[in-house]
Amino acid sequence: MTRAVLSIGSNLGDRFAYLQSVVDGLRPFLVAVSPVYETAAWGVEDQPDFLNAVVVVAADDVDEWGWLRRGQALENAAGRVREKRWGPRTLDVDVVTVDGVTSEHPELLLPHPGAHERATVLIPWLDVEPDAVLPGHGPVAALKFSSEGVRRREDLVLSGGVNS
Ligand SMILES: Nc1ncnc2c1ncn2[C@@H]1O[C@H](COP(=O)(O)OP(=O)(O)OP(=O)(O)O)[C@@H](O)[C@H]1O
Ligand SMILES: Nc1nc2c(c(=O)[nH]1)N=C(CO)CN2
Repeated sequence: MTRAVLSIGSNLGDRFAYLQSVVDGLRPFLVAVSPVYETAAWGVEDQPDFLNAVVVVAADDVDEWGWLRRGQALENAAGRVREKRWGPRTLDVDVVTVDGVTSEHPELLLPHPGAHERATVLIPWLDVEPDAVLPGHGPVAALKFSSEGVRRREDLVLSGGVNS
């Protein structure tokens, strides 16, 4: 059984529908789905706010590359156009961790190298896994990060999620 933590985000078009498309596309594998957050863009700040959430999935027969490919297929289905790094996108699916796996392959860095400092990943992850551990960084609850610009959207609940 491999278990993966995925960070999902959207800041173009029907943002919530794109996040829901990930939950729908991964339904057989769902372990947990976090609340949705409205988040100010980091990296390239001059772009629309994102919606972000975290999805935990598990399967017997999907390895880390399988999770990456499934995420990319969902990005493609959302009509994602690959433009500039950290730029606006209909859907982004990042593999944050896969249990027991580290990777230095540039197409699949694990754990994801930015995860430890991104409130947009860590806050929703803690919602669904308060005891989460990020390999190389320790317990997520002990990490120092700013939650400025990250606001829970109580009105948006992913179906299949923890609150539904
Ligand atoms: N853990 C990972 N999850 C998803 N993609 C990864 C991972 N590690 C490396 N990649 C590679 O990153 C590329 C996608 O980069 P993308 O344009 O989505 O980056 P970004 O989302 O703008 O920035 P960041 O990766 O810092 O969030 C893909 O080619 C993919 O193979
Ligand atoms: N708030 C927020 N900002 C971002 C995000 C994201 O998911 N949320 N993703 C990016 C590209 O990976 C760039 N900036």
